[in-house]
Formats: sequence, C-alpha cells, structure tokens
Amino acid sequence: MTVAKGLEGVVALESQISSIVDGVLTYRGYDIDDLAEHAQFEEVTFLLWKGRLPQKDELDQLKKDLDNHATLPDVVLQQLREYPKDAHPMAVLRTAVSALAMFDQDADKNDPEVNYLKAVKLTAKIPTIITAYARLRKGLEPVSPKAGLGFAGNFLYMLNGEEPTDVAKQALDKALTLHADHELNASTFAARVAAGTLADMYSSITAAIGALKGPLHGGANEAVMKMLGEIDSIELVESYIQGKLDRKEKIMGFGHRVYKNGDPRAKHLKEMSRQLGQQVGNPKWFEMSNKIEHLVVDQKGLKPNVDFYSASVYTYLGIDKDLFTPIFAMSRITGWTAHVMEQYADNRLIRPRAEYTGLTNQSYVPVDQR
Ligand SMILES: CC(=O)SCCNC(=O)CCNC(=O)[C@H](O)C(C)(C)COP(=O)(O)OP(=O)(O)OC[C@H]1O[C@@H](n2cnc3c(N)ncnc32)[C@H](O)[C@@H]1OP(=O)(O)O
Ligand SMILES: O=C([O-])CC(=O)C(=O)O
Repeated sequence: MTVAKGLEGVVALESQISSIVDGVLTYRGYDIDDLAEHAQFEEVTFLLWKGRLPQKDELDQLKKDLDNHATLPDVVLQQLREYPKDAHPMAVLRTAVSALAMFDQDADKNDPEVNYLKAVKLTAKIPTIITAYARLRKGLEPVSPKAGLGFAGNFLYMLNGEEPTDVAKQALDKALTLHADHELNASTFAARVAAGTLADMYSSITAAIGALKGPLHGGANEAVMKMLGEIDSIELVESYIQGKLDRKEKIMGFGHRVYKNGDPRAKHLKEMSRQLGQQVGNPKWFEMSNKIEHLVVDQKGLKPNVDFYSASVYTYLGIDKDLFTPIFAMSRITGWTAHVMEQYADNRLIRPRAEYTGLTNQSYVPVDQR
C-alpha cells in the first residue's frame, strides 16, 4: 500500500458542487470572481443546493424560508444562557447545532425534501445561535431575528441590536459568498464521511463544525487576528514575522493544500479590507496585513489564503475575533449541506485503509506478570 499522507492528491469522490481547476474556483460552473462581484449570498445558497441560479420568486421564497426558520427552539436558547461565558463560540455552535437535532422530529428521516428543509433550518438558525451567545456572554439579551433584512443584514442586526449600514451588510454578504463552498476541504470531507454512514444531517454538520474549528482550517482566521493584535504596529511587523520564520513557525493565513499560486478569494478580501480600513479611518490592520503578505511571499513564496484578509475585514466590521470561525461556518453550512445531500443521493460508505506500522507478534501477559 502507498500512503498519501494527509490524503494529498487523492481523489476520493465525484462532486458537481464546486471545483478548483488550475487555481480557478467555481461554484456549479460559475467563477467565484463573477459571483463575488454580482450575486447575493442567498442566490449562491440556492445555486449550491439546487445546481442553478434562482428565479426571482424562488429567491424571494428562499429568503422568506430563511427568515421563517431563524428562531431557535426555547430549550436551545435556554441552553445557550447556561453555557459558560468563556466557552469558545465554535464549541457553543457545535453543541447547539447538535442539540437542534433533538427538536426536529424529522432529524432522522432521510428523504430528499426533508433533507432540503433541514438544510434551510440549519442555515437559518446558525446566525441566531452565534449572535445570541455573543450577546449573552456580554450580559446582553439576545435580539430576535428580523425578517426582510437579508441573511447578512439579519446577522449584523442580531449581533449589534441595530440595523447595519449598507456598506457593512454588503461586505459581509460578499465574505459569505467567498466562503460558501470549497470542494473537498477538511470540514466538508468530515461531513461527507458522517453522511456516508447514513447518519443524519445534524450529525454530519456537527462533525463538520468540529473539523472547521482547527487552526489549520477555519480556525486560522481567528489566529490571524491574534497575530495582528500581538504585533499591533506596522513598525514591528518585520521583526515579528522574521522571528517566526527563523523559528520555523507557521504564519497563519498563508499556504494551501490545493492553491500553490494563490487563493482566488484572497484578492477580494484584500480589497475589502483596504476599502473598509479607509472607510473607518483606521488603515492599520490592512497595512500590517499587506506588509506581512509581502514578507511571506518574498521569503517563503507562500500566498495568503481566504483566512488571511478575512480577519481584518471582520475586525473592521466590529466583530470579535472568536466569532470569525463561526461566521465561516455560517457561510459554509450551505456548502456542507449541499455536499451531504449529494452524498445521500449516491451513497457509498467512505472507508479508506491504513497501513499498519505498529508492533507485531505480541503475546498476552497477565497483568500481575507485566
Ligand atoms: C479555509 C482554510 O482552511 S485555508 C487554510 C487555513 N490554514 C492556515 O492558514 C494555517 C497555515 N497554513 C498551513 O498550516 C498549511 O499551509 C496548510 C494546512 C493550509 C496546508 O498544509 P499542507 O498542504 O499539508 O502543507 P505543508 O504543511 O506540508 O506545507 C508545505 C511546506 O510549506 C510550509 N508552510 C506551509 N504553510 C506555511 C505557513 N503558513 N507558514 C510557514 N510555512 C508554511 C511547511 O512548513 C512546509 O515546509 P517544509 O516542506 O519545509 O516542511
Ligand atoms: O480547501 C481547503 O483545504 C481549505 C479551504 O480553503 C476552504 O475550506 O475554504
């Protein structure tokens, strides 16, 4: 057996949802650059789930459905009140999403229409979970979802208790589009492995949230902001980054398993970071990030990935850094659920092999003789 460590280069399944070919990312055949410039996140959601862009009435219906399903079951909201105030929001999200299964009487019904409804429900409720906990831990009451604001707008409204500016809403909407799906990334693979056992969608999404949390995957956006906060001044960027490189430490937000010449999503987030920095009159985080990018490209030839500039974008939107990965999940839920439905539609258990490299020919010795 040959081992592809980390499954690098292994093609594990066929998918019609998104592709990365020669560094170009497409969702259902649409270039991410085109979608990022023109599509609303709800259109992208429909595209991922249904395989085509929605008609106007279909888009309106999806928005209504997302509004209608945004409220949490009372018990789940009550549980959020009881979680420790210093829990990581990804742990909260993972736990609350898992709990939702017990309040959906169809959780274990594996039928395409019911699964579609579960995808809608999960997508609708995740922003409510994130924002309710974000407020509760600060001693504030959760803000109930408000219909008609759009997915990104409603998130910012529930987080801050006031309707967002168009600039903030559009920036978040674009960031959500850029994060919505990404072929067979680690969290999507985790979701598909769980779905491949015919476990229910809530189980698959709980597995995906767990995988996204790690700093080598979605957790990198929070780690980037921690790094920017530690450096805290443009003058200190060079010595900080040089020190890390000399110690052979990773610079978070750089490198990628698939993109070796740059992540096509990063340029959009970079431009958003530049513009938002100017608009809020504090270009520091953008300028520091830009300097880090030049140093890491020059010294290591590594380019920023989607997590690098999203950190300063979310900071400019006034969002706490430990909510960055939950926001990633709030977008990627659309891709995860699309993949779970695709897995169910043509399922085969996902079960690779391992090459055994442990001890052999051991003989049992009773415990009192060891
Ligand atoms: C949404 C996402 O998940 S995007 C990725 C988010 N994760 C990060 O930003 C974390 C930082 N980046 C990394 O850890 C990696 O680049 C990963 C996990 C993204 C990809 O990992 P792999 O494909 O396994 O690449 P691998 O870790 O083997 O890297 C190849 C070489 O580049 C180096 N390298 C890779 N990324 C970095 C980095 N961010 N900083 C410094 N060196 C790096 C490795 O140390 C390795 O060097 P070596 O050959 O001398 O040992
Ligand atoms: O594809 C990957 O390995 C990670 C990534 O960029 C994503 O999930 O968006």
